[in-house]
Amino acid sequence: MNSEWILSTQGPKTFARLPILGTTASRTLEENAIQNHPPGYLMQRAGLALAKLSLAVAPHAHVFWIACGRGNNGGDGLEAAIHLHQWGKEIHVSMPAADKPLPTDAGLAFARARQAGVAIHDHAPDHWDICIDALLGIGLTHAPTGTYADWIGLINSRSCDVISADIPSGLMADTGDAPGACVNATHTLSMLRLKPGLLTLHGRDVCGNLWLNTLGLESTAEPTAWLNPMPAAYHRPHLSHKGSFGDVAVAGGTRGMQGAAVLAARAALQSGAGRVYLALLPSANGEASVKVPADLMQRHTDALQPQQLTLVAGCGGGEEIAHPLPRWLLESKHLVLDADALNAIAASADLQTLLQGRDVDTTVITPHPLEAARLLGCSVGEVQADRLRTAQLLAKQFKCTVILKGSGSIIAAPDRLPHINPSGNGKLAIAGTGDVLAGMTGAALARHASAWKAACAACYHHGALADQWVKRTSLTASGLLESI
Ligand SMILES: NC(=O)C1=CN([C@@H]2O[C@H](COP(=O)(O)OP(=O)(O)OC[C@H]3O[C@@H](n4cnc5c(N)ncnc54)[C@H](O)[C@@H]3O)[C@@H](O)[C@H]2O)[C@@H](O)CC1
Ligand SMILES: Nc1ncnc2c1ncn2[C@@H]1O[C@H](COP(=O)(O)OP(=O)(O)O)[C@@H](O)[C@H]1O
Ligand SMILES: [K+]
Repeated sequence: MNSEWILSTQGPKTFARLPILGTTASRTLEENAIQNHPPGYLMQRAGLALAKLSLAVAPHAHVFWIACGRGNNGGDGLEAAIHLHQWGKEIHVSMPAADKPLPTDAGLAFARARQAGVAIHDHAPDHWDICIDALLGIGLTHAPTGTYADWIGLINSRSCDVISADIPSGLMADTGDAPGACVNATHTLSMLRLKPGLLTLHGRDVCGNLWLNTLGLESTAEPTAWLNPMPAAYHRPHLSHKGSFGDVAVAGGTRGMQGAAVLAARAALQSGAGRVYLALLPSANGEASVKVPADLMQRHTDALQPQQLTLVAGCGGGEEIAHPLPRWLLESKHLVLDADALNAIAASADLQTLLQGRDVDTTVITPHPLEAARLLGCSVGEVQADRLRTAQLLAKQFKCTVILKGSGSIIAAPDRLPHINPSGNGKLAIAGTGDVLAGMTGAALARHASAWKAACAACYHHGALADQWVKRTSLTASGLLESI
C-alpha cells in the first residue's frame, strides 16, 4: 500500500484517469469502510503512510513537528507520530487546547499515542526540520482563526518541508478556495481519493507535490470528477491524405486584432489538421497586419463552407464577430467558440438559442473565468468560488462541451462527469495561449469528431507543452505553438 506520486510542481507524474471525490462522496466512502474494518484501522494506515512519506522526503531531519488539529485530520498526525517516535525520531506533537471532545477515531489515536509514550503539547516547538500538517482536513468549514491560524502562519514562516495530511490546512476540499490562512505545503498526501480542491483554484499553489494513498480501499462508487488522463497518442496512418485529418477554419481577427486568429490557425496547423483556412473578418479587408505563414489558406468569411469543416470562431473577433455568428452556429459541422464569440453570445439571447439548438457533441466553448461570468450573468468571484459547478452549469445551460480555463482547467459536458486537467502551469498565464488552445481544440475536433474527446485531449496537450517548457526564456504563445 504505497503512496503514489500524482503531480509534481513540474507536471503530472501519473497519466491515468483517477477518480476525484468531493467531501460528501469521501465521507460516504470513509463511513462504509469504517463499518467493515476494526476501529482506527484506516487512520492507522493513513498515519503510517504519512510517517513513511515524511521520512522519504527528509531522511536526515532531526526534529519532526507534528501539528494536529482536534478533528480526525489530527488523528492522522497522531498515528504518524507513534511511528516516528517508535523509529527513534525526535518529535514534537502539538494540539490546540481542548475546546470540545475529540471525534471517535481521533480520540482512539490520542489514547494510542499517549500509551506509546508520545508527549502532546499545546504549543509549537522553537525549532523543527520538517512539519507534518494535520491541523485541518476535509472538515474545514470556515477560515482558520486563533491557534489554528497562528500555527499555519508559523508553518509557512520557515523554509522546511511541510507534509500536509490529506489536504493543506485551510484549503476547501471541494473548491480549492482558501478563505483565510492556508498551509503552503511542499507535499500533500491525499487519503482515500483525490479531492477537487487539490487540483483547481488555489489547490495547485498550496499542495506542492501531490501524493495519493488509497489506504487499500477499492470503490465502485461514482466519483465527483475524473483527473483528465493523458490521451492516447494519435497515429497517422501511412495510407492517409490531407483530407484524412479534417479541415479547420479559424475565423476572427477584426482590424488590428489579427494576431489572435493567426496564432489559433498556426496552432491548428501544428496540431496536425489536414488543411487550415484563415478567415479574417471583413474590416481587415483581407489584409493581415501580422505575417501569415504560407501554409495557411486565406479565405473570405463568406466563402467558408461551415457544413464541411471545424470552425474556430472568436479569436480577436471584436464586436464584428457577432454578424456572421448566426450562420456559423446554424451551419458549422463542428464549432469551437472562444473569446469575442463568447462575449457576443453572452450579449444575445438569440445567439444563445442557436447554440443550445446544436447537436451536443459538436461544439466546444473555451471561456476564461471572465467570459464564463458574462455567459452566466454572474461575477468572476462566483465563477471561481466553485469552478467544477460553474463548468457543469455552463455545459448544461448551453448544451455543449466546456473548457473552463485557468489553474486546474475543468472540462465539462452535459450528462458526463467533469474532468480536472492536471497539466499546465502559471507560465501559460500570458496573452495568446488561449488562442493556441482554441486552435489545438479545433484540430482535435476535426480529427476526433467528438467535442468531448477533443476538449479533453487538447486541454491535456496544451498544458503538457507548458510543463515541458525548458527554455530559459519566458513562454510565449508563438513559442508554445511551435513546440507542438
Ligand atoms: N475517520 C477515519 O478513519 C479517517 C479520517 N481521515 C482524516 O479525517 C479527516 C476528516 O476529519 P474530520 O471530519 O474530523 O475533519 P477535520 O479533521 O478536518 O476537522 C474538523 C473539525 O474542525 C472543526 N473546524 C472546521 N473548520 C475549522 C476552522 N477553520 N478552525 C478550527 N476548527 C475548524 C470542525 O468543526 C470539526 O470539529 C480527513 O481529512 C482525513 O485526514 C482519513 O485519515 C481517513 C480515515
Ligand atoms: N496557472 C495556470 N495553470 C494552467 N493553465 C493556465 C494557468 N494560467 C493560465 N492558463 C491557461 O492559459 C490559457 C490562457 O487563455 P486566455 O486567458 O484565454 O488567454 P488569451 O485569450 O490571451 O489567449 C488557458 O488555456 C488557461 O487555462
Ligand atoms: K491538513
